[in-house]
Amino acid sequence: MSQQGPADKARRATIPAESATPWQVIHPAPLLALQPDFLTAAEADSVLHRLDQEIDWHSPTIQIYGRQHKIPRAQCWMGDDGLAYRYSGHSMYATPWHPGVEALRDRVIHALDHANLPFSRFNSVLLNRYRGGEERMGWHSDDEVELGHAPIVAALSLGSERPLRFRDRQRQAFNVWLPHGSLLLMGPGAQSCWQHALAPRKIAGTRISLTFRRIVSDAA
Ligand SMILES: O=C(O)CCC(=O)C(=O)O
Ligand SMILES: [Fe+2]
Repeated sequence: MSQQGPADKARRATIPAESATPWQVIHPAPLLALQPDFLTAAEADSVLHRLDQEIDWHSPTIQIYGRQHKIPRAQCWMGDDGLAYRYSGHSMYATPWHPGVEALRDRVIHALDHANLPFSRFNSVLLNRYRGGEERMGWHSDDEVELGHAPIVAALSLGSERPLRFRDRQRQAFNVWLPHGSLLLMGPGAQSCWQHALAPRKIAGTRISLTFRRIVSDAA
């Protein structure tokens, strides 16, 4: 069962209350905000199908406490020419932008800019694909040095609705459910305030997420 914390209740609020913005504030500072209908259902269906088919998905092996493990999902790191990024001890070189993903990136930047929300000139994205509820991502913060101080991360979700779980330093946790076609903004300070994880769940179906970031210094 999802744990309902104060942030779950707050997710009904809008920013700002008087305007017709489609954004819901989950937490005001650091800002966590969700646009549940960023893509229409038809758009989200088509993008899900296209990315599932066309992306060069990989499940690399990583070393955890000296043992080799295949990551329990598939991923693809995409971005501007020549960008490199360290992730779980691996140097990853960005593959060139898929035109559909590039168009989504521009829409994400525009939507954040338009709503006066914090945004970056995102120059990279990590695509994650979870084939069923046992595929997952463990606790982490997106706080690699390459992302600079107080990075902004925007996460587009497609497919099976699953909760992203957040926890603070006191281990207080809450879930943010991410509907098909939704966009979650993790604003400045969110990565140092919380860790997040996509826990295994008895939820069938494929889910793809695109987490847009800006690399400010190259790890190459
Ligand atoms: O799949 C998700 O929604 C989370 C992905 C994530 O945390 C990441 O790419 O860093
Ligand atoms: Fe993350």
